[in-house]
Amino acid sequence: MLLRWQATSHREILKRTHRPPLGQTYPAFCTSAVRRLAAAPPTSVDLAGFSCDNIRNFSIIAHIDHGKSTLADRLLEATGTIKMDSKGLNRQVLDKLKVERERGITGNMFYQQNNLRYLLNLIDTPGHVDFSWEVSRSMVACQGALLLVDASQGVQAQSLSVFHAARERGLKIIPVLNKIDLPTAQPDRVKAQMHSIFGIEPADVLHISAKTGEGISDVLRAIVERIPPPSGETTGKLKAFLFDSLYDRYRGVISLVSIQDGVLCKGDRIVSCHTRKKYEITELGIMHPEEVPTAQLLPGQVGYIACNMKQSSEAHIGDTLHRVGYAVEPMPGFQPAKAMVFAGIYPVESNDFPKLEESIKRLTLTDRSVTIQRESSSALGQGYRLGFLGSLHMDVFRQRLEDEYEANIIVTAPTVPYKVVYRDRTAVVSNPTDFPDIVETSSQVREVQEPIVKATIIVPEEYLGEMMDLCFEHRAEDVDHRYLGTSGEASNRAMLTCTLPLSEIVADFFDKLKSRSSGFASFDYEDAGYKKSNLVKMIFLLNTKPVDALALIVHRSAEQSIGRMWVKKLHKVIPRQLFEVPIQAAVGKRIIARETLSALRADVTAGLYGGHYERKMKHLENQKESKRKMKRVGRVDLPQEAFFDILSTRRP
Ligand SMILES: Nc1nc2c(ncn2[C@@H]2O[C@H](COP(=O)(O)OP(=O)(O)OP(=O)(O)O)[C@@H](O)[C@H]2O)c(=O)[nH]1
Repeated sequence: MLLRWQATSHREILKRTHRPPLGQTYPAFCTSAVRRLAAAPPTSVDLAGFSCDNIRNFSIIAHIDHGKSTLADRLLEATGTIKMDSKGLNRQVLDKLKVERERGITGNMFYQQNNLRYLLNLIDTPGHVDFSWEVSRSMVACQGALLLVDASQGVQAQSLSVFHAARERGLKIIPVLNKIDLPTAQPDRVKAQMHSIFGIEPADVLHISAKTGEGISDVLRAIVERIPPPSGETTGKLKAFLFDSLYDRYRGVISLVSIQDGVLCKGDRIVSCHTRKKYEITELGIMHPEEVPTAQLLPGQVGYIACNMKQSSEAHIGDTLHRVGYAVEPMPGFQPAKAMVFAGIYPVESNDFPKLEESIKRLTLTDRSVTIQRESSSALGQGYRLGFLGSLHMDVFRQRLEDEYEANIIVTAPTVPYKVVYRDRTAVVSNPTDFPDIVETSSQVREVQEPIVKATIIVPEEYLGEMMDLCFEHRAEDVDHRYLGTSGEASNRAMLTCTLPLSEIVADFFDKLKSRSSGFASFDYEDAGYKKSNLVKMIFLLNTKPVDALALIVHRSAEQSIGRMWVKKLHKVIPRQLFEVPIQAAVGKRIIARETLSALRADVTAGLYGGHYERKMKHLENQKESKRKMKRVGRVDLPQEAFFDILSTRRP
């Protein structure tokens, strides 16, 4: 009975949205298409009855650790999407979802209110500062957002950036105060903060505890009542917005889409507006909370599609998909993900390169935002240069690579993409080896520009001075601050804003920020373009030979201190040789720092007993002469472990 009803509705939909191929009549086309749909795997969810009025698309936006995942779990449980076991939880499903949560979770829930059934689509976003661009793309698929703020910590740097991103996109914001069960919760104070920073009326703020479940029903009610339904025409041309993707070992890339217009069915042939590549939908459905196939996806609905995409890099976040032959205007603002932090990755043991290569390739299949390029270094051998969205992304990938590859890897110092403006062209350089030696080629290079970010730090007032010092040490400009509470209030919070070169925060900025604020500071940043800068390439020489893997791009004002610091570090880790080894840092032809590694002295007189003074002297003279020769031709063999030691201390 259901199948017949579905078939009728499919026929109606197909009539309105599809045109038969040339030479085929409409009834024949519809019959074959409906047969195709009926042959689809049995569906446990029927979405045909959900029109836009009964759909709400929303995301949860919050600063890290304010309880986004816990609230998502509660919503899935409260709507019966996750069936609870005797202990009140379905651990297996939650654990599986947690694995996917590295990049955020999307879940579709059914919810009944006033005898009406609603389909609530939670489009969760990665809670990671490096993915802020993807966060804003995910918001395109929503009409509302739950702004979650920890009632004990108050508004933090990322609460601010996600709030502004949601407001810019015109989303209805539902303010939610979480963790009200904590004895340290200060709901009134945090509501006053939210009023002064965001202009949110205290009466609109919901009080919840995602941990105990208190207030969850108010959240569900507010989603239905406050968030507007999506718009979209069943009869329109298919327009699907791709906002996320997962990788499945067997089915390839699974893309998460939001249907803006038209109807998407299994077997449909679609085109990517960005790549112009064509695909056929082999499966589609909703995330309930795992993938459940459905017959079709209607306007306003959010779901997954499998369409034989082999590589994650084919699924471009922000891309628009349409039916073959029915072009549509792409959704605005598409930009491919941009790698902003680059590093070389090498095996500690050179023989292990094939194994490392395989691990990198396997991992990048599932992480589309990593860019890869083969490179080789005379010091480290074969390796890869990888590009990441930010330094946290790099750390996550590095950890996954070490787990997958089951060995230590050498990661060179992270760099950012610099723009080198030559007389006749501009080149983007992310590898210090490719950076020109400005001193020698100044007639060729007009200027060098570096990427800049606008940073926001929120910190208790007493740490404000310390944070300002930290920012100035990292070449901050346009430093400004304001207080977030009423003045004189105990442990008031201050918000500091400034611009910083991106290269300054990919090193150890986060660690310093946390340690110098006793862990209280929160930090966020956004892209602020490029700015002219006085940068130089610093190389390190061992026994007068440059070591390519150690080259750095540094600001001229810091060349002395950085040069001195690194030669000292090298001096500590390089094993002593049979000859004296000068360790030098150089910018162009200028040596700016030097340490000397003294020679290991082999005891050439060990076999001589008694008073053979002349023979002793002869042996020592011979040794001196051979050392002089060795030094001239000698090559310092730097063990890979020494690189590992040096570079692991450079990590952010
Ligand atoms: N007491 C209390 N703890 C909570 C509540 N909600 C979340 N937590 C705890 O806060 C911590 C962070 O919660 P998560 O849900 O992982 O936070 P998140 O925002 O998803 O964190 P990220 O995934 O890192 O962004 C966990 O230890 C939770 O158990 C709450 O209502 N009350």
